[in-house]
Amino acid sequence: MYELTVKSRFSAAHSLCGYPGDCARLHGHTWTVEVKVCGHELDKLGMLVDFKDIKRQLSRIIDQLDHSLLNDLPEFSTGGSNPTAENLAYYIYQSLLKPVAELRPGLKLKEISVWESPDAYATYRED
Ligand SMILES: Nc1nc2c(c(=O)[nH]1)N=C([C@H](O)[C@H](O)COP(=O)(O)OP(=O)(O)OP(=O)(O)O)CN2
Ligand SMILES: [Zn+2]
Repeated sequence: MYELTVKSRFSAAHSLCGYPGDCARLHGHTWTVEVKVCGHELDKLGMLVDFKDIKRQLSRIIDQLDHSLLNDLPEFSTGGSNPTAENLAYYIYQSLLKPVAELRPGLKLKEISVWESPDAYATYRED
């Protein structure tokens, strides 16, 4: 089994509704997103998948988040959930599941991790 990891960053603001502390107030982070994909077969170039292809798919999602107020995204404004690192990891996972699988047969999205700071991150993966 091979595993590839790609990271990217974006800047965005959020507030955590109902949080018992200062995170309930509007504030911002430079978020880091890490994508892990896995599969068994390499192509004739010796790649599981080109890093560039994963980066391109991740950029499609991140470009919509960059310099935004995350609470305004439909996923959070209409869904009523907070834009936590956990919920963002879930959102990005669901957004990338099909595009990653379509890059090549046998390629799977393994997990998404989202850092709010260098010291704290959340990961979403399917059981
Ligand atoms: N499980 C989670 N806990 C917290 C989240 C989250 O998304 N999931 N988010 C926050 C706030 O967004 C907060 O801004 C981040 O807190 P923290 O990582 O502690 O960052 P700080 O810059 O506030 O660091 P300090 O060392 O506490 O000053 C809170 N919890
Ligand atoms: Zn925060």
